[in-house]
Amino acid sequence: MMQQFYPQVQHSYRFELNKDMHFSAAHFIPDEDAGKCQVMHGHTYHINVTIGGNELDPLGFLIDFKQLKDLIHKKYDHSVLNDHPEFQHRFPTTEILAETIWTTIQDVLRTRENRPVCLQVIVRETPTSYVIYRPRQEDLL
Ligand SMILES: Nc1nc2c(c(=O)[nH]1)N=C([C@H](O)[C@H](O)COP(=O)(O)OP(=O)(O)OP(=O)(O)O)CN2
Ligand SMILES: [Zn+2]
Repeated sequence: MMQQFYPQVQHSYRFELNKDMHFSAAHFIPDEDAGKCQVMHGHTYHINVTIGGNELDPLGFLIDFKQLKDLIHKKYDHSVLNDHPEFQHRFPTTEILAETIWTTIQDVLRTRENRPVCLQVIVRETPTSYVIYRPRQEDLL
């Protein structure tokens, strides 16, 4: 289970927040090299997001857990990933989904005065397959 597995990301921020979430979605990889994954099929995706920061907002949050869930779960739950604009030119593989989730969250974090950063996104697609996305240092500037 995702909740039992938390790969650590190295950092020196004072605060680290982790949010687990999951959503059900369908996808397909439209390339003959993708074998059986060319055919639309579904997964319960398990996501873990790690946020770091030195400063809190006036509520004492790095960012509201609920806002993180709303950004990802509301968008993808019970959807076909291939239908989303962000997957029109790149296939919704686990790797690209993880990078896309990072970009979605980091774009919101950049607007916050307390300037938290998204340090890691884990996407588990099946019980035996998952991807970790970590940004380069320069992506966080
Ligand atoms: N590098 C990647 N490889 C594969 C991806 C991917 O996103 N990145 N995706 C798939 C398929 O979408 C598939 O749903 C998942 O594949 P797999 O882990 O092989 O699924 P199984 O349940 O068959 O795994 P077993 O461990 O063999 O039971 C394929 N590859
Ligand atoms: Zn799949």
